Amino acid sequence: MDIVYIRDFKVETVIGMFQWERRIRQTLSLDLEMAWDIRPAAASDSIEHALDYRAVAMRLKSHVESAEFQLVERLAESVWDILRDEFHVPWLRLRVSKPGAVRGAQDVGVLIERGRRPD
Ligand SMILES: Nc1nc2c(c(=O)[nH]1)N=C([C@H](O)[C@@H](O)CO)CN2
Repeated sequence: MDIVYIRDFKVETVIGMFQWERRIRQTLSLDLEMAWDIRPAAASDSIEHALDYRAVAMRLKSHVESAEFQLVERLAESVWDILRDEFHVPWLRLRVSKPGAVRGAQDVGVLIERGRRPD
C-alpha cells in the first residue's frame, strides 16, 4: 500500500468545550496518511492520476478554519468525511494535535484510522 501524506499541517480554528475557547482561535496540527496507489501517477507523470496533496490541504484548511467544533473527535471525523466523499481516499490515518491544551504535555488530541486499508 502506498501513502500520500501531509505532516504538521497547522490550521487555526475555533475549537474547545470551554467558554473562553469559544472566543479565541487556536492552532491545531494535522498529520495525515492517505492510502493511494501512486503507480498510475508515476507511470503517467500526471497530476490527474495523483492524490493532489495541495488540493487536499487547501480544502481542509478552508473546512477547518470555518468550523467551530467543541471536540477534536468531531473535527477528525469531519476530515475523514471529506477525504472519503470528495477525494475517494480508501483509508486514512489522522492525528489531530492540540498544542498547549494540557499543562505539562506538548500536545494532546486524537489519532484515528478510518476506511479499508488496501493490501
Ligand atoms: N477527548 C477530548 N478531551 C478533551 C477535549 C477534546 O476535544 N477531546 N477538549 C478539551 C478542552 O477543550 C481542552 O482542549 C481545553 O484545554 C478537554 N478534553
